Amino acid sequence: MNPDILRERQNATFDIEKLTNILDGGAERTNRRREIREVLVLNDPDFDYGTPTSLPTMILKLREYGISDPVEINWYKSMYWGTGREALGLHYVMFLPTLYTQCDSEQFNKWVPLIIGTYAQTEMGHGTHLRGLETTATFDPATQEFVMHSPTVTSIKWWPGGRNPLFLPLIFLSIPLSASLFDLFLSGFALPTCSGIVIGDIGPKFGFDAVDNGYLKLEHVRIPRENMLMKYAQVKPDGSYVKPLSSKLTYGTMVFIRSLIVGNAGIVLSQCCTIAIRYSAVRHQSEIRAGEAEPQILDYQTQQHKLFPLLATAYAFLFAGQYMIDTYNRISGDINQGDLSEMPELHALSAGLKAFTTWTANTGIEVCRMSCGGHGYSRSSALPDIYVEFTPSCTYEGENTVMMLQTARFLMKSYRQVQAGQQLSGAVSYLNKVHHRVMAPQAVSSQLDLNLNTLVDLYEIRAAMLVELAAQSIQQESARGKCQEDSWNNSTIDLVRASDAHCHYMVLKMFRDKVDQIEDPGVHSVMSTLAHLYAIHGMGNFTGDFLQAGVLTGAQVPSVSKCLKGLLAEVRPSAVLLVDAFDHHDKMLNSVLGRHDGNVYEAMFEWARSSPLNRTEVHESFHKHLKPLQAKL
Ligand SMILES: CC(C)(COP(=O)(O)OP(=O)(O)OC[C@H]1O[C@@H](n2cnc3c(N)ncnc32)[C@H](O)[C@@H]1OP(=O)(O)O)[C@@H](O)C(=O)NCCC(=O)NCCSC(=O)/C=C/CC(=O)O
Ligand SMILES: Cc1cc2nc3c(=O)[nH]c(=O)nc-3n(C[C@H](O)[C@H](O)[C@H](O)COP(=O)(O)OP(=O)(O)OC[C@H]3O[C@@H](n4cnc5c(N)ncnc54)[C@H](O)[C@@H]3O)c2cc1C
Repeated sequence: MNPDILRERQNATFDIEKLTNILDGGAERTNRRREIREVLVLNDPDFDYGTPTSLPTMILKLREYGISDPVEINWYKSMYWGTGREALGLHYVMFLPTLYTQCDSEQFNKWVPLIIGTYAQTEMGHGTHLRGLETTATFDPATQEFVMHSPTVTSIKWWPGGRNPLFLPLIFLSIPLSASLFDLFLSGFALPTCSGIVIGDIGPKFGFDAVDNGYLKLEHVRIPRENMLMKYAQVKPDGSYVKPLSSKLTYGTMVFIRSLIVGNAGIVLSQCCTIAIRYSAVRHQSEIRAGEAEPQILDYQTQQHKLFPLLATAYAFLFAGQYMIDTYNRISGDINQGDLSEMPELHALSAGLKAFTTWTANTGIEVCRMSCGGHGYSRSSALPDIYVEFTPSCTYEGENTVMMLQTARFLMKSYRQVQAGQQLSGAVSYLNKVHHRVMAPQAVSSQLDLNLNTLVDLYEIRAAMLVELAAQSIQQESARGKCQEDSWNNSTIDLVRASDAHCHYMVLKMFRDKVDQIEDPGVHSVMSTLAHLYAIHGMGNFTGDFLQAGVLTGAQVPSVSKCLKGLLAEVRPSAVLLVDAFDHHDKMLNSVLGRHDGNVYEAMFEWARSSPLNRTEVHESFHKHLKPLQAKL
């Protein structure tokens, strides 16, 4: 083991295993996760890491091992595929959940065990605006079929992931049967026998290469009436239409995947922090004091400033992900029972946190890559591949700006309810005080109060202020004679800013609440330091907001920076231990820089030597191209 990394692991001030257990949701979950990883994947003779693993093998293995719990399936898959994207991930995260939530019982029993499918909602002309989808579904009572048709070039289904050119069970959304409704159809096309279908691949992408994203053009294709997913809405044989309790129930799968993405952003950021911080512990470069040995780059304050706030953010997002999934499970359970009362809040929370966490993680991955210098740009670091696979999450499953505006819609509605004298509950209950809170400079002490609870309050006041400013912008636009829609559009910068601040407050609050639950003193102390760092770093990035909200004075601004530097120094001794607690296996990270043993250089040389380009001492291209050319000179 590299001596630097060995030294970093001495004198731990907290029990790493206990922190890993907290991340997993308990010691038993940690043990089960490791059993799946070590026994069922790494020690499986059928599993040969590094060769393209086959999906059928994985599916048969899941059945052989009786793994059906979604979290355990995810543990198995993440070990099986590493940091790469799996070919049919969409089957698990969109196709199956849609069948689970939108099929009636007969359809469920008929289809769920049998098929692998994709989710074809987006069209060439519309991905965000679902009410603009153009694919039509026309019911023919005479034949009890729907006639599916792509009337325009922009209505061609575009992007469905995992589109298998041979067999295409798919769920797609089509033109509403009435103004605001969409219906999901399951249609298994066995291609050669099905005329009227034009299918293909949309071509090379920025990345996401394991997934073949396709297109599908329908020319009056007929499918049985029974293929409409009829849990919430039905078309009867006579063509009559039974409306769902809410037209937004059809959007349920997107809410589910957005809820999952929050935690995934934390996982991806934790992977990158593991790579960059371990590498920064073994990389020596330049000098701090002339004539002395080159220091570990992790001892540079700027390197700590790049990486430690991201380390804190990774923990924050992992805890936010746990909260989001718990909230999703609770509210979707109520929805299943017909209680839709919290559906708007679930949508607003999942949409905002999906955007907030993916935007932050997306930037963070690049900071981690660049903090590793040239070797960060090598594929051996795994960081370029992680970035390329993660970055589309800012676009798909709800384009981030649009998602932030959906959250803003909920915040404005809540603000209007407070103005009308209503008492709010839930995530927006802080708006109840917005009227009674004096927005003038708060009587804050000359010394910045660093208590975590105080910091949460300051973020709450910041969010409330920005919600009020956005509402006032809309009111001012209306007062200038703008219609409601234009008043909204002319305030969308403020609305996104308000949603971002709301999400930032929510994430810090979840982090603080999680820290409060930690009983082990050592783990509590180090997590409290990280939560402080997360809060103070955000205050440094958005100082203007806190000044404008009157919760920070100009005289206190220097103490924010001073406090930040102190927290970076406080985290330094525990940095490697904190990434060890994420418990990412070398085989899954697949990063020469992020190895647990820190033996980066030896591994990098081996990695380079194993390149196909180095199979022969002299590359064949010399003999094929250069030597003949030289002979002619
Ligand atoms: C942007 C959306 C949400 C707009 O939907 P729309 O029907 O136009 O609603 P409005 O904006 O007019 O709002 C009306 C009303 O409905 C509420 N609402 C909207 N969505 C939901 C929801 N999911 N749950 C509950 N309530 C909802 C909204 O809050 C309003 O309520 P009011 O009380 O304020 O009136 C919609 O068009 C949308 O979701 N667009 C994004 C499409 C998307 O996510 N596509 C993903 C395709 S699959 C994919 O990307 C796969 C990627 C690969 C992979 O994941 O591997
Ligand atoms: C890798 C990848 C995989 C995908 N897989 C699938 C799949 O399997 N199945 C599927 O159905 N789809 C899939 N998609 C499509 C994806 O869901 C859409 O691309 C996404 O929903 C964004 O929609 P859009 O492309 O129409 O972007 P647009 O909405 O056209 O976005 C373009 C710009 O317009 C802005 N904009 C749009 N509306 C508003 C508004 N109301 N207010 C302010 N600004 C606005 C956006 O902020 C953005 O800046 C995939 C996409 C990618 C990149």
